[in-house]
Amino acid sequence: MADKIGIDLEQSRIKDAPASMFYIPNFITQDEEEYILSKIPANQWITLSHRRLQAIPARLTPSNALVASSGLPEWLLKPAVQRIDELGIFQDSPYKTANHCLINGYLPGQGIMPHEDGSAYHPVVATISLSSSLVLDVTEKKSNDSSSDQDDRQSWRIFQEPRSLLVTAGSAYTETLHGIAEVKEDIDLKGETVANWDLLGDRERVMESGGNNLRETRISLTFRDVLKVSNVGSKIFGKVRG
Ligand SMILES: O=C(O)CCC(=O)C(=O)O
Ligand SMILES: [Fe+2]
Repeated sequence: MADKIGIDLEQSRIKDAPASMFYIPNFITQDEEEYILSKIPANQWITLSHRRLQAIPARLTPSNALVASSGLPEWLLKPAVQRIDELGIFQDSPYKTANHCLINGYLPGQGIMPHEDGSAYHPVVATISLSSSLVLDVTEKKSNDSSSDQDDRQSWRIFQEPRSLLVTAGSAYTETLHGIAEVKEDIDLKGETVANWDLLGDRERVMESGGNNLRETRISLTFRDVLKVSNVGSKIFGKVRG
């Protein structure tokens, strides 16, 4: 794996998308992908109707605070968070790094409703995709202009390959919704329909499949910096668990 310190993030900007989104294919190696997959705790999934989920080191409290007795575990820090930090994307965040990771698991046909990630976090999210490719749909928030019935919101399709990194920051974080359609196959993938087409690691694969992507189980690691952090967990629970 090339040394990521030299990466010029600007070259990875998705030009045909709201500012600021960046896509880096092969951000981690296959060995690193397998290592991370082997470390995801098998018994900590929360099963939702359309995906499964786990929050590391902990779920946020109802007031959006991160209360935990430990930080992110070593298997998420190295290589993932360390390499993300080298990009400088968290340099203006309060903790200067990601302190939280939501892991999502999707079977083919599963997805996530359009939503925004909101104000619990510094407005940067770094997503590493594992195991399978899929399309993330990014849409302008609904305009307040109720005089028009027409839904003329702009939208963009971002194709996320396994081992890639997607960074969402700036107005892409604050002014858009993102979601994943509940389909088993993404279709009509080509330069005209995929915003990050020119940045993809393996366009050939998509073209050989006639512009279709049959989904398999896909895992995403979504790293963020939670604004409100308290480590009272260690006091409440007595012992700090390693
Ligand atoms: O799985 C993804 O890439 C998106 C997940 C997501 O939107 C979230 O965790 O807030
Ligand atoms: Fe999200």
